[in-house]
Amino acid sequence: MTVIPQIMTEINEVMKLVDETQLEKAMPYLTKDKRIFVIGAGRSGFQAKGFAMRLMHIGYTDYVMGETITPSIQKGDTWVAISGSGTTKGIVADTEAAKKLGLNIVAFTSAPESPLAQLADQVVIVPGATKTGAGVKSMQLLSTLFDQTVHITLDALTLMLSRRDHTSNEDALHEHVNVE
Ligand SMILES: O=C([C@H](O)CO)[C@H](O)[C@H](O)COP(=O)(O)O
Repeated sequence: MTVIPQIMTEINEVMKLVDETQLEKAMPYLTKDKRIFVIGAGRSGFQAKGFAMRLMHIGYTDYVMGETITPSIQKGDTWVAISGSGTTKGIVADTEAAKKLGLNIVAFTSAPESPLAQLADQVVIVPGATKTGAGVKSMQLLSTLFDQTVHITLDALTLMLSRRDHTSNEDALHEHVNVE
């Protein structure tokens, strides 16, 4: 039995529900004069790292929380938290700390009523199935559908930012690691 067509159907179903105006409202928090800190646990952390890499490619100053060279966060910085469930303890606790320190919070989650969503200055709802049962139902394991669709959503946001900033593919390639 094939599975890929059904996976593609699931991804399409979720992506139709992602509201691009939420991405537009997140864009003012993502500018070259701000420092951006991204955070996520497990596979959500992988999506956060992928987004952080693209931000670097399009000329932003950004850091991944938990990396050894990540500096202290300061008032006015932007905090991007990714959590399908919106309830992962470490992510919620660190986001609370960031908010107390005066950072602007952008959250990507499947769960609009979650603690993480409530902390956000701008939330982007990506309603893929999660390990806690939030979002569009899926035949795939755990939060796979959220992981897939938040990845596409973050790539869409990167494209929107690059167009706003007039950053070309050549500009991005210039920033990409040149020894690999
Ligand atoms: O790694 C994960 C797990 O495999 C479920 O698919 C999750 O991304 C991790 O547990 C973090 O969960 P969320 O904060 O709910 O995204």
